[in-house]
Amino acid sequence: MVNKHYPLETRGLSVTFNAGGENEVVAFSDITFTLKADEILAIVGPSGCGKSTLFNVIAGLQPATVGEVFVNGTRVLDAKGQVGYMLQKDMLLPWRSVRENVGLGLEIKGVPKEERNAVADRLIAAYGLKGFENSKPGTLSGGMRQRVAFMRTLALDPDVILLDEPFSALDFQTRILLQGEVMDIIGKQRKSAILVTHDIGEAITMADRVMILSRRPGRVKQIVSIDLDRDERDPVKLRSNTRYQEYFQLLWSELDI
Ligand SMILES: Nc1ncnc2c1ncn2[C@@H]1O[C@H](COP(=O)(O)OP(=O)(O)OP(=O)(O)O)[C@@H](O)[C@H]1O
Repeated sequence: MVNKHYPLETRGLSVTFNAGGENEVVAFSDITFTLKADEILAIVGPSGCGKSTLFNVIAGLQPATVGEVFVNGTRVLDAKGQVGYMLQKDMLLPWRSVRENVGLGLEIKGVPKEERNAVADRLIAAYGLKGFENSKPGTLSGGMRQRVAFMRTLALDPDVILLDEPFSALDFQTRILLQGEVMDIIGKQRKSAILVTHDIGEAITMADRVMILSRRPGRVKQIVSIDLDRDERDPVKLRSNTRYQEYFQLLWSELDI
């Protein structure tokens, strides 16, 4: 029986590229985990262990060779609109305004212009870009563009948000600012999220649990609960917190780098 309680659940996921061929690659194998309601789960692992491929499978962009992904108890391919994702590259359309970019997913869904503009303007105002509704992405900073990309994800009101290294192209200050903002928005909007990251510090700062994958073929090595309150997760103060340092050492020693 599938537990409908979980926003997202994977069962025995494996992906093999070129199966049976000379260039067969098992990207990851037998990955089973649950994402709980209102939780941020981070996935970390050595380069090439299959994180991006796993992300694509969880997002329903690519089928697993073996196993299933369920979103609120429904197979992910039948759960359109319940999973939103945001990538490292913001993928904004340069010829469209901020408002039109935020409303893009709604437009694809066939939501009328007035309605989608209202949703876009509400998000733009709520998340600090009021006055930039008609600006083109090329005139914005990297951090502002990622904010727009995040609003575009939120506009569809998905239950589960997938974040694939969303801050890695940003400078350090913007990155820590956005980590806090995105964490707060996910918390306030009562979403659940999966964060794929190379950055252990980011995983500890943002996640309730961190799933460590082994070297390729990626398998779940360990899932570590990060027992820190929101007010302890200030990215600057956190660095000098001894518990942060302990988590960092634990995760670092478990990563097969
Ligand atoms: N389309 C494909 N065809 C064949 N092999 C592939 C394909 N896509 C990925 N792979 C291989 O699968 C393995 C996992 O790749 P993936 O990009 O998912 O890893 P990753 O953990 O995200 O890597 P990184 O941390 O470096 O971004 C790699 O060995 C990669 O070469």
